[in-house]
Amino acid sequence: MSIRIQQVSKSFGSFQALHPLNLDIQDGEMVGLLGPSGSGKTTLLRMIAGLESCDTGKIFFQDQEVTRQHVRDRRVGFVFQHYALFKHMTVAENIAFGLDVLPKSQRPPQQEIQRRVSELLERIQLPHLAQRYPTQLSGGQKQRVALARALAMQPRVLLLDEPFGALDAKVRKELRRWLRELHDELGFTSVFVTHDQEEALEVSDRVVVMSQGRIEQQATPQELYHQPASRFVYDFLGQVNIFSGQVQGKKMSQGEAWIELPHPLKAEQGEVFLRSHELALSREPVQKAHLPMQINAINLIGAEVRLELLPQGWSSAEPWEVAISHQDFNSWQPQRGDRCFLRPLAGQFFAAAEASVTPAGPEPLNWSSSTRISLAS
Ligand SMILES: Nc1ncnc2c1ncn2[C@@H]1O[C@H](COP(=O)(O)OP(=O)(O)OP(=O)(O)O)[C@@H](O)[C@H]1O
Repeated sequence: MSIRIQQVSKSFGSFQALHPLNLDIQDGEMVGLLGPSGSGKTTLLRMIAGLESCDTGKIFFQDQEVTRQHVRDRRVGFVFQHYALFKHMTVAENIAFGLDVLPKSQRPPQQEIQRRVSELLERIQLPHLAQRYPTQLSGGQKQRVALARALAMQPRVLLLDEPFGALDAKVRKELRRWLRELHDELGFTSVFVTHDQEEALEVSDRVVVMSQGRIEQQATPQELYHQPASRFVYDFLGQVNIFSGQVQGKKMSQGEAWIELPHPLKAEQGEVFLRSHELALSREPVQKAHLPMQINAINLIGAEVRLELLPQGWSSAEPWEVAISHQDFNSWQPQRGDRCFLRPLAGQFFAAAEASVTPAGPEPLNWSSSTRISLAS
């Protein structure tokens, strides 16, 4: 079931939660709505569901307009972060609930309901817990049951609002992979809300990044990561190091630090955004860049070693972070307080809109377009 959202907007009193926006979701697609708290993700999801009315605009499911259709007629399934399973009902009864309460004319025969429940219990890999009550389940198991309960109605569209938000990191990771598999196998259309970048990039076919009631960018995870359209998106997708300075042809400088750019830039002032793995680290000064740093903290946990660095002789609003392999770390054995130098490998330049030194903030539209640069030596 495809979904078309046309010029849809929403205000609560004088507050505009959603500015008119357009979004097309393909049949069978899994779309992640990603954005900080208050950006309008849940409002948009609730409008698709029919739980919230539209002030302006139209919503279509396939070719059928559903803008004013009641939630129960839209055939959407929901899973929320804190899905209230009925405590006095067993797992099997919870899954069957939606079917059991259908009007007699629409209700499948008991045998068919039982068959569907058994099949769903298999799918959520919990057939052995069919007779348990919700209080006897873990958080992850409860969310699986919530999902099965939504799927029992054979929805055309599945809407999920931070479905795994309350679970610990490991269970969360497991469940999102499992959800993706289920989505692929059953072929429904899914829209889910998250503020977790990793979650959105890992499972979505397409990610819609929202900020202040607007869509900042919609793209595949790969496009979003490699071609963020704005400072906001770049910044939101993970830790980013920002070098701001004056540009003179091929050189960009600030205090004692400078970077030689791969090609001259027209802007006089701007910022280079660099991710933690887009920088090379050296103990000695290097050519093509002078970014002196002092190691402030070392984090060994994870696939890479993360070093937190403080600029020396120049400034940055935030400490910088650089990732190196455990192998490099072991051969170098850097200590807290050691000096080192950085060399950019790749990054993105954002020109200042005017001759202003305002740091990048969550107002990307105030800035001029960005120029992708490759800083490989
Ligand atoms: N019923 C309501 N009445 C008044 N304001 C509301 C209502 N629902 C949402 N808002 C406001 O609209 C804005 C968007 O809210 P929404 O819940 O859509 O954001 P969100 O991106 O889902 O945030 P979160 O990640 O925190 O859930 C917020 O500023 C919120 O306070």
